[in-house]
Formats: sequence, C-alpha cells, structure tokens
Amino acid sequence: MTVTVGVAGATGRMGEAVIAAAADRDDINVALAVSRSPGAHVEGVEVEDAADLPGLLERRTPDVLVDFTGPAACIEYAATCADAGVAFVSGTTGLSEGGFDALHEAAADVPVLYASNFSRGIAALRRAVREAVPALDGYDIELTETHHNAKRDAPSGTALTLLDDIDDARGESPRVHGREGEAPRDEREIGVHARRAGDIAGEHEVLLAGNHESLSLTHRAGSRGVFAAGALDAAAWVADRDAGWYDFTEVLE
Ligand SMILES: NC(=O)C1=CN([C@@H]2O[C@H](COP(=O)(O)OP(=O)(O)OC[C@H]3O[C@@H](n4cnc5c(N)ncnc54)[C@H](OP(=O)(O)O)[C@@H]3O)[C@@H](O)[C@H]2O)C=CC1
Ligand SMILES: O=C(O)C1=N[C@H](C(=O)O)C[C@H](O)C1
Repeated sequence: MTVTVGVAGATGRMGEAVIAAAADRDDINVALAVSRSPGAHVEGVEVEDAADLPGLLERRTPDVLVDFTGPAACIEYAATCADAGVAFVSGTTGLSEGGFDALHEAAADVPVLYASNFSRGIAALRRAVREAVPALDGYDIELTETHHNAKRDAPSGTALTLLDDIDDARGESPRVHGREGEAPRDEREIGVHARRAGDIAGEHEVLLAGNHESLSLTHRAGSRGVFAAGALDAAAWVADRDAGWYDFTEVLE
C-alpha cells in the first residue's frame, strides 16, 4: 500500500530530509509540501504556502501530515489536521505543556504520533537508560546534548524525554542546567548541558558515575536521514489507525 504524505516545514532542514527520504521509498508518496517560504522546489516537489494548508489538505487528501516546524506551527497544523481528518506525525520540539495538551486534543479526532526523536538508536538508548538507572542506584547522573548552531530550543526534546525516563526510573530529581559557582553537586541532582556547534545532527550522552566507575551511554546521529526515515516509518504505520495518541516505540514493536 502506498501512503500519501504532506510535509510541513518543507524548506527546513528536516522537511528537506523527509522529502529526500520519501523519494527513495516505494511505500510513500509526497502529495503536498508547505512552508512559510513557498515557491521553492525540494527534490522536484513544489513547496506551497503553509497559510493555505486547510484548502490544500481538502484538495490533495494526504493520509498523513508530517510536521517538523516550530511549536506554534505544530499546534496550528495539528488542529488543522483534526478538522480535515488527516493523521498527524510530528517531531517538532520545544512544545510547552499547553502545546502537548493541544496535540492530545487533536488526537481525539485523528491519529497523532509524536516523538522527540525518530531514530531507532535513541529508542534503544532510552531502554538502556531505563535499565541502567535502577541498576546503578545512587550514582551521579549528567546529561549532555550537542546540536548544530541553528537549533533554537534547549535542552533538546530528546534530552527532556531522557530526563523523564530517568525520573520514571528513580523518582523525580532536581535538574541543574549548566553549572557555575562554588557549591558541590547535590547527590540527587542531574546536570543538564546543551552544546551548540557547527552542523552536528544530534548527540546525546547519559553519564552515570559512582563506586569508582562510570558508564557513558551515548548516541550520535550521523545525518538527519535517520530521523527522516523514522518519521516516514511512523507515517506509514499510523496512516490507517483509529484516532488516538501514538508513540514511536509502538512503530518499532
Ligand atoms: N523528532 C526528531 O527526530 C527531530 C526533531 N527535530 C525538530 O524539528 C523541528 C524543525 O527542525 P529543523 O528542520 O532543523 O528546523 P528549520 O528551522 O530548518 O526548519 C523549520 C521549518 O518549519 C517552518 N516553520 C517554522 N515555524 C513556522 C511557522 N510558525 N509557520 C509555518 N512554518 C514554520 C520553517 O519555514 P520558514 O522557511 O518559513 O521559516 C522551516 O521550513 C525542530 O523543532 C527540531 O528540534 C529535528 C530533527 C529530528
Ligand atoms: O533540532 C534538531 O536538529 C534535533 N532535534 C531533536 C531534539 O530536540 O531532540 C532531535 C534530534 O536530536 C535533532
């Protein structure tokens, strides 16, 4: 079965990667691409004006809209998809709690699949973290993420997901963002460090140290292609589901 997708944020780094990845697949057809900078062509696909999204969804009838934009656009497009009966897949990060509430509202009407990271390696890292944290009770934990110099949100969405995983595994811990001054670290705190440099696609390290040993769990994305492939796998998986909230881990089961 071929799944037809629309791509929101088509002129962005991820939008371009998604359209390029779709061009290599037989199971995905890009029916529509939008951004606030229409007129461009990405892999031969014409990028249209995001302001026309409601009408474009009605005329082109994609099965799924794949969104990599910014928080405001993500919330707006989720509601537009809910009105149009189009499934919504989003990897946009930087959403507030209210933003997630808005996505959950859309999930009452259409399938919504959200992931702060669409790489399989990060899914495996999350499992490893959930296993390591209780096994290394009392060890200090520090989380470091590194991304390209144009990334807007910090810490990354993936870092926030990993912090939630750590809280689930050992109870809520205070988060210390960067560190300066003279006080030693609190034994329960988690240091969170966000680095921005060059064109790094995305790196996350969870460091656990104590008892004269340390364990470093690290994931490095080699290119955005890895996220694009995961997002398209998610689009293909979610296209014919019932309305509801879905997670990338379900795609991988
Ligand atoms: N979950 C995952 O696996 C991944 C998630 N991401 C996340 O995806 C998002 C996009 O990242 P990236 O592609 O690097 O960002 P870019 O800035 O390169 O691209 C963003 C795109 O979204 C459009 N856009 C932004 N805001 C709006 C808006 N309000 N209305 C309409 N269009 C808008 C931009 O259009 P315009 O040209 O008009 O500005 C642009 O096309 C980020 O939140 C990032 O963290 C990134 C990689 C992987
Ligand atoms: O903006 C990016 O580039 C990325 N954003 C996501 C995040 O915030 O975790 C995922 C990935 O690390 C790349």
